[in-house]
Amino acid sequence: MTDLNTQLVSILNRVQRPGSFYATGKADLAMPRLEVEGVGNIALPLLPQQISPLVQVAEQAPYGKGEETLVDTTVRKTWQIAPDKVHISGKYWQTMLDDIVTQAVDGLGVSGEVHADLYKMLVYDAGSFFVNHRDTEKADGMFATLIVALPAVYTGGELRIEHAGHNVSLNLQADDPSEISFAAFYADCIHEVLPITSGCRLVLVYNLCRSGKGELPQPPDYQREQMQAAACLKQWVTMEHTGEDIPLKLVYLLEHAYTPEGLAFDALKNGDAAIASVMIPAAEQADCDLYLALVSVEESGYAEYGGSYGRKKRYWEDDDEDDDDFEIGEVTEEEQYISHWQTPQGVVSTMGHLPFENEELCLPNRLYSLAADALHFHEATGNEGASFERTYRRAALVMWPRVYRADALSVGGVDINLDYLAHLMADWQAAGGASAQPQWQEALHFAKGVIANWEDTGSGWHPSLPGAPYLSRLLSHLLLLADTHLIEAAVTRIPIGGKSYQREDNLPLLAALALLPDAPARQLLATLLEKRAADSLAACGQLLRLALPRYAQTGTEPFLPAAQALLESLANTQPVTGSYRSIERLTVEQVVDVLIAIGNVDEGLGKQAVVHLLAQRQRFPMDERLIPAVLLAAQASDHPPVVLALLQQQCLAYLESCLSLPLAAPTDWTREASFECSSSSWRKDNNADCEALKRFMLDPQETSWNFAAAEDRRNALGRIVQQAKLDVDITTIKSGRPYTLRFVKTQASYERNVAQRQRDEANRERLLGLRVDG
Ligand SMILES: O=C(O)CCC(=O)C(=O)O
Ligand SMILES: [Fe+2]
Repeated sequence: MTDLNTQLVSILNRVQRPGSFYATGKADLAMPRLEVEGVGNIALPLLPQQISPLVQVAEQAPYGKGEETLVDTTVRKTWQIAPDKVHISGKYWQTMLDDIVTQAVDGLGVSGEVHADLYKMLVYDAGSFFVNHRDTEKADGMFATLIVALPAVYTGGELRIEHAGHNVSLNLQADDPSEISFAAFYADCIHEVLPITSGCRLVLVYNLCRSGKGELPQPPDYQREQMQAAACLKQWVTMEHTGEDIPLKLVYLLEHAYTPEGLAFDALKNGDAAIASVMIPAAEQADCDLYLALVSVEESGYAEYGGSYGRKKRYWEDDDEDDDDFEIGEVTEEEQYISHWQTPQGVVSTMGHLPFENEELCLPNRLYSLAADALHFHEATGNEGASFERTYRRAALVMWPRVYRADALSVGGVDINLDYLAHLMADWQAAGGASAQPQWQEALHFAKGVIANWEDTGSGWHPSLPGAPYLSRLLSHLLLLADTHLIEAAVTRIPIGGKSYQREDNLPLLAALALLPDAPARQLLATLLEKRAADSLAACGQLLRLALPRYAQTGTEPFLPAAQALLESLANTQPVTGSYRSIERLTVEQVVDVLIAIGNVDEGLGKQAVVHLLAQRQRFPMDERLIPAVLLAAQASDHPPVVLALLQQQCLAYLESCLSLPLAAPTDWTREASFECSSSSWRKDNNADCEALKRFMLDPQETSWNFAAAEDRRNALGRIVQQAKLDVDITTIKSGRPYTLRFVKTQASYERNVAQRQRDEANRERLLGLRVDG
């Protein structure tokens, strides 16, 4: 632990008296007998028809004003029944009440003996409420009020409690009829009950009294600790964040266990709630961000079959934690991260996983002091040994200086940073979205850090991966922030200096660059293209094509090296060195982009591009790429006529040569049989079968052949037919043993040639009909 961690821990250790100004919770309810004099037995949950009998025996709750006791229904409107008229019995009632008192007393942070005396029952029918007030001490030793809400159905009626600037609003209606909710608060807290909007709220009000003598317990006051914690954080904020030993964030592990669903600032238990009540204002005063989050450590490794040789357990492992058959062996992998973020305002953040360092933890031992949340063993399979996975989880307060936000988040990668930037942008928009607002400054400052800390994440640039559009996401924000320095920095650092760049980034990129003066924008574009043409041919082709109308008005010269780089990339038939991908495939649209871009920069380079396109038949097939590309490019208003005319001519020449080949239907039944029959892996009879097939194919008279043989021999011939695309149909005749494979000759290849001939003729018509030279 660093000095800072130690300091903070020692300050927060003095928040010794856990507890808050209020406590709330639930207890299991075993149905008691509740009798009210003049009404009789009361059903729980309360029945609607019992509301009015209850109101009838009750009196308007009065309120004390100086010496007088007044009834004023504008100040309060609720019905009270004196304690001597209320009789509660049942085997479990007292135990449950004891449980509630224990929880309440713990929550208030009080030690020593405490008893609860019934003070009154309150009936709130629709329209009832109780305005802000403080409870007067009604009995010796009374220090707090306890409200036990009996099961009843109602809406509204929240109990609001206030103390030293802190507020809570509690709904005491238990969702489950077998549970009962309670709230307790120190006597000097101001509180109120909001109007009941429907149904009836039925509560028992108790005085919580200290049994012994001495000073009465007081609500906690951590002013001093709060100031010290703030001072400690301020000192951190002003430190130069360059030294290795200054933590980027502090992670204060909380004491109690919480599930991801149950994690919330206002659901923190006892001591944790007290720590949060100190740290929230302290962080605010020191300009630090503060989050409640979950800290996880995921371990995996080898498992061993349990045995007497078992090693010594680590101190945090429970004895009953292990499966009977397995023991945890060596931990080989460990991942630790923070997730499930929420702000003190209760806003749940979509921010992803952020790794942490052990040096950033306060009270690190707490991480392993609960049993693992999940432990799974896997049996040994095949050549893999038995293994295990185990997760430790803890709730924590996570904080960092606001000015070093970007540094704190940079370890989480681009994704989490962009999440955070989006969040700041939303804050700014919500505040009106004008530049020079503090929120604009904040987003701008953060974006600067994101750019400086940008690490290429691997995905997002690989054309065959569904890349996360990281650069686009950033640019869309920069466009709104409209800061030219930032845009320049982003383009220089990311697509030029790094890897993140893909075709989808082009439009946001051009929109962002349009905010810069033309000269530097042109320079950035030219550099980007030159740099990335080798690994992002299609993307660069489109970018150059889209950029030319604006940036080449005074000449295409600045883009010559870029066009040259694109040409080289097009000519390159090997995968780019140092990258794991195969050679880039281009769609028709992308071929057009590249051709038009290069051709518009320089005609000579464009002509060379045509040559390279024609030379790579596999990569750029005539029918699927080049001819459609000519047709598509001809429709574009920006096509380079001479270059396109060249490609058009070349395609036409190719078609002419195809069309000049003779095409006639076969005159007899001789069919193509260019396949080898001497594979060494074949059995003898396979070779003989193959020769027989060949004889059948070459025979001018035979139209069909029946081949009766075992399955493997039939299959061997079937495969030849498929691979060599022979002009035969085959069917299996499943009568007699062995089955018979029947071969019937067809004109399939002739028909294919006819179809190709029709396509070639149609394409020739289309190409001849094009006027590409303007
Ligand atoms: O009904 C409640 O929850 C509060 C009652 C109260 O404040 C009182 O009786 O003084
Ligand atoms: Fe009260």
